Amino acid sequence: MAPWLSWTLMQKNGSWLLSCPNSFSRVCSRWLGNPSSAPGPLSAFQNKPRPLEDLPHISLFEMIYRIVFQGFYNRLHELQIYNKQRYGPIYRDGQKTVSVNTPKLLEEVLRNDEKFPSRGDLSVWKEYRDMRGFGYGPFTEEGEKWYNLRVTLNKRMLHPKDSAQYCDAINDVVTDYIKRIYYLRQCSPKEDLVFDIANEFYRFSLEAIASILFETRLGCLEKEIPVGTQEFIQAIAQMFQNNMAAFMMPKWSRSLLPYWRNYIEGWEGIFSFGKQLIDKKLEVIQQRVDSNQEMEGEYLTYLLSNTQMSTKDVYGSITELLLAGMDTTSNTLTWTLHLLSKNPQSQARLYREVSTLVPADRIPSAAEVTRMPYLKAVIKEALRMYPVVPMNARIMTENNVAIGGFTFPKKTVFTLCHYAISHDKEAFPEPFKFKPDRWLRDGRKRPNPFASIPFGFGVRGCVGRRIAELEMYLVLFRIIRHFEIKPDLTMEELKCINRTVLVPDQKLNLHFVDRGCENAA
Ligand code: HEM
Repeated sequence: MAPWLSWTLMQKNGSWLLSCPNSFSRVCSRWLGNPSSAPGPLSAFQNKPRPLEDLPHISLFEMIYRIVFQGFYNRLHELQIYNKQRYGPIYRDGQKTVSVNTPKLLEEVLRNDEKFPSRGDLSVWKEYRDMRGFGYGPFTEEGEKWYNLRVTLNKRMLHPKDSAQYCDAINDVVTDYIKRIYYLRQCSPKEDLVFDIANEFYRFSLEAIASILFETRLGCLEKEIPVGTQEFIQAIAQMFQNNMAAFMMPKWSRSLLPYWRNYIEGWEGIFSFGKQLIDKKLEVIQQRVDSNQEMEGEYLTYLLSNTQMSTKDVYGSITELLLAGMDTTSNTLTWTLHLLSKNPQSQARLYREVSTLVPADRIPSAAEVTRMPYLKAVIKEALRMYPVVPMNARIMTENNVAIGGFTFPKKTVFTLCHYAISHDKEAFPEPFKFKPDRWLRDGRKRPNPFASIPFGFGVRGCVGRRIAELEMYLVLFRIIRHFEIKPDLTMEELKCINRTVLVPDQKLNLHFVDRGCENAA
């Protein structure tokens, strides 16, 4: 999912980079080194809108210099912080693109969300489907059609009680995951190291989301992944590898260079796998209808049998939900274990919570994990420090909009700098420190609700939020109950890079020291 968001932004930035006639215009240095004097949410003492010329402006030349020559290319999240210090809380970085980087301004933008909020055009994601006659999903659809789609998809997904229905399915996957961790440890020289945990979480996330969406297991956690599943995983990788080129390169280059063929082949593999599973389910449903049997099942059965959605739209939506549910949860879990391995006191506190609130021989229920304040605080803090979607966007298509005392014409693109915002010193003192306690409701002052919104906001916010949270709580609970997580001291310091989602810059290995709870479920 996150790749889409960032690519939308890259595309926007890319297009103005190519087209902005004033790109070489002045670099506004009025606020250099003095962000406090920069324009910001100062509307309180502003009676009249401020002229847009007052906004700091980053030139094309400077953007290229930072990204290419200063190496911010894969550290765009750090560039947000750099630009905040240099230009202040709101600045223009294109003719129609405006970046905001404080909780207050973010709130102003999002409170102006229109009835059908838009993040921008994703036509490249639609082309394969147009060629093959598949529908769009919640990510690619826009306007009223998007709205109607969300009304359907939100049911059975958006509310915590909806996601609780999937608890048993997720717990089955978690059980297999814990078995796999035991197996992987055995394979390491000292029998407690797991190599490349991000890859293991990727398998877990794919297995979990597929078990909900397709109501079937894919075998990602088996020793040998089944051939069809392996091909599907490769197709996803192939599509993402060529995604950037597909967005950035001019159309005429598609027949000359291999990226477009590879990109389309990737989509082909993704859709043919999904279609096969959906068609199989359709057959089962048809048989049940023919023999007047009750319809039982989970998400796919609901979409296919209880809604007005056409099969072609089901193909489109299920594929998007599947793609959205993998990198996001897997990377968040990777960062969470990394942070816990480096913060043994927090880990010990989490262990106390998980080992006291549910008897050791019992697998926790959705209701139990969602009542665990520290478990939830740990995930929230990991998402604050590593918001898996580090930037997002909104385009107000209908009306002009007033933000930070300026009035922007309609169709202005707002870049929401979530990484800079969730590292705002005022909102989160010591922002680079892992402090889950910030999130506890124990009488302390609560953080500004807009300072960390990793799942987005409003009606266009993440549809999979409750499922993602449940998956992460259930698997983290079981991991911590079974193992003490310790860092691999032979590794260099782990840094974060922006590969459209925030990922570690190297493979993360971790020690899983068995806590020896013999009867632990
Ligand atoms: C840690 C896990 C996840 C994070 C941090 C995350 C984050 C996000 C964010 C920031 C957005 C954009 C919201 C906005 O523009 O306001 C989004 C949208 C979306 N997410 Fe997630 N997500 C996660 C997991 C999932 C899962 C598991 C699914 C599928 C079950 C999913 C499906 C979607 C879809 C379909 C959209 C597009 C919604 C729309 O445009 O209407 N996400 N997500």
